Amino acid sequence: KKPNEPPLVFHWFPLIGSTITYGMDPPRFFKENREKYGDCFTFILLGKKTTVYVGPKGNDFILNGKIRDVNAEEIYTVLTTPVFGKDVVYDCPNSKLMEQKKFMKIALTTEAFRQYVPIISDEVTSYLKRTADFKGKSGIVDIPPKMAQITIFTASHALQGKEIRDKFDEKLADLYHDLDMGFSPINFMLHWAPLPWNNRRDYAQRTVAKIYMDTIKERRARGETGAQDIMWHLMNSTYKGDIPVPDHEVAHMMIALLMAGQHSSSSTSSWIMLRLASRPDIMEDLYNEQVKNLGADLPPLTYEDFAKLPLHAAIVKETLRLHAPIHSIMRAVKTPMPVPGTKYVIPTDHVLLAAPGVSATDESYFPQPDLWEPHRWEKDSPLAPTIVRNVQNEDDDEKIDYGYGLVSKGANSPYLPFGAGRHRCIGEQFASVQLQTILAIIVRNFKFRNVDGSDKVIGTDYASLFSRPLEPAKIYWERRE
Ligand code: HEM
Ligand SMILES: N#Cc1ccc(COc2ccc(/C=C/c3ccc(C(F)(F)[C@](O)(Cn4cnnn4)c4ccc(F)cc4F)nc3)cc2)cc1
Repeated sequence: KKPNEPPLVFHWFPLIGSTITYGMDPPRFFKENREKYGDCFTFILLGKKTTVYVGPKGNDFILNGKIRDVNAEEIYTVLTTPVFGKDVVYDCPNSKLMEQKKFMKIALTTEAFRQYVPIISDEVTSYLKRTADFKGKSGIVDIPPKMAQITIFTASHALQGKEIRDKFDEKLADLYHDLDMGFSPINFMLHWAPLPWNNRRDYAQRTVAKIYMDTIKERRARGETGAQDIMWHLMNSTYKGDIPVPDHEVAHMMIALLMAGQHSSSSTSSWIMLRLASRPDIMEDLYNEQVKNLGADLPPLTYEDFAKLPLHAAIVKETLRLHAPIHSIMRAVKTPMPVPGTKYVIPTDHVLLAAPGVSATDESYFPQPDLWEPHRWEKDSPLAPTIVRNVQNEDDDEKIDYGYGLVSKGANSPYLPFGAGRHRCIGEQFASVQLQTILAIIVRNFKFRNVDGSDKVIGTDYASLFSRPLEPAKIYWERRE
């Protein structure tokens, strides 16, 4: 290894390097090598020198990297552009992505969330009524496929509008599945390969995009201004210089948002249900929180209700602390990058990898880090996160605007499930509303526990792009009378 580069993780084979050990269990790989080499080390991922830098300093170094030093689109475009379509997200200059994120955020307002809560509540309630798996008084159900169904209906109806949601009952679901098959880490390398699933992905992308563009034309013909959903906002946005967003870009952004929302929310909501089954006491606390703060008759949920349900919010926070859907955030290095406080200079043939989940399970920030304990987020809880007030944290509450709204300047927080900096998530608030609404409705209807009555939780499948529970993941449910 060269004197001013981070230590290289030992490996037997040149191309494979540490791909298999990393790919099988990234968090374990990060932890083991952090103990051996410290917070900053390099490993070989499919022939590519990949430099990991974990901990709050690493999160800041990579996620707040300057645009001339780090680049996201070079890494992600091979994976996302065949699925989303051209000219959007990572298939355009970063300045254009910043404008696209501004358009998307305009639609994700409190006013919109007020409409989304009853839409999501009704979708969940009617799904529970019609699905065969929740018939009768009690039973055993494999939960991830059910949560995938619930999230696609709630996200498509709220985010994409009624027309799109209703198309999911017929052919859109199958097309979505083919699109989804292209969204796998293997395609980081084999995106070009004429593999059967890549051909189905391409056909699905063109067909789904056409469904959106036909919907756009119908709405324009009708002069539709009703639902202030995302599609309406994108159709009526203009880039700098008053350039309207072309229809194909609206369609492709809609696909991107559908994929983002679906994978992150279905994984997170599955983990929430599996964790509740391992802690029936918490599920009772949630039910009691609703009865106490909303009234024993449990009126229909409104957006304002969630301000009175702190434990429901803590469930989402604690689940994302242990089960962040995106375990690795990657950037290409464009100019040699000196690592502050070390003699390392990261060369341009390296890829940077941030893993915010490592500090979220670090005992120096979270006492008993591997314990799923939502009450830890209440103030003066003995398990509360120890806020490390070291010097550079002082500018933490400073904000910066990359073109789509203010984001916190400091990325040296130990808890960043939504990323940080210019590429930070714009779906956090929508995801919170969606997840807490799904949670509140499920809590009203059922009690969960593990099939064997234990407090165990199933392992994680890291083979897909978003970490998610291994399947099948069965739980025992009984209907609350
Ligand atoms: C639990 C739910 C979610 C989690 C944990 C999550 C996580 C993340 C993370 C970690 C990033 C940063 C990626 C990077 O820096 O490379 C990100 C970016 C983003 N997310 Fe999310 N996300 C969630 C839900 C959503 C939803 C619902 C939407 C859309 C409605 C969405 C849209 C986006 C967009 C547009 C970006 C920006 C990508 C960029 O600027 O490069 N996300 N998300
Ligand atoms: N052999 C082997 C072998 C080797 C390695 C491995 C495992 O290696 C890795 C390495 C990296 C990664 C990265 C995850 C990653 C990054 C970007 C995106 C994204 F861009 F897609 C997203 O951020 C997603 N998103 C955002 N918010 N919600 N969703 C997004 C942005 C905007 C947008 F509009 C739509 C979007 F949906 N998605 C996922 C995953 C696995 C397994 C096996």
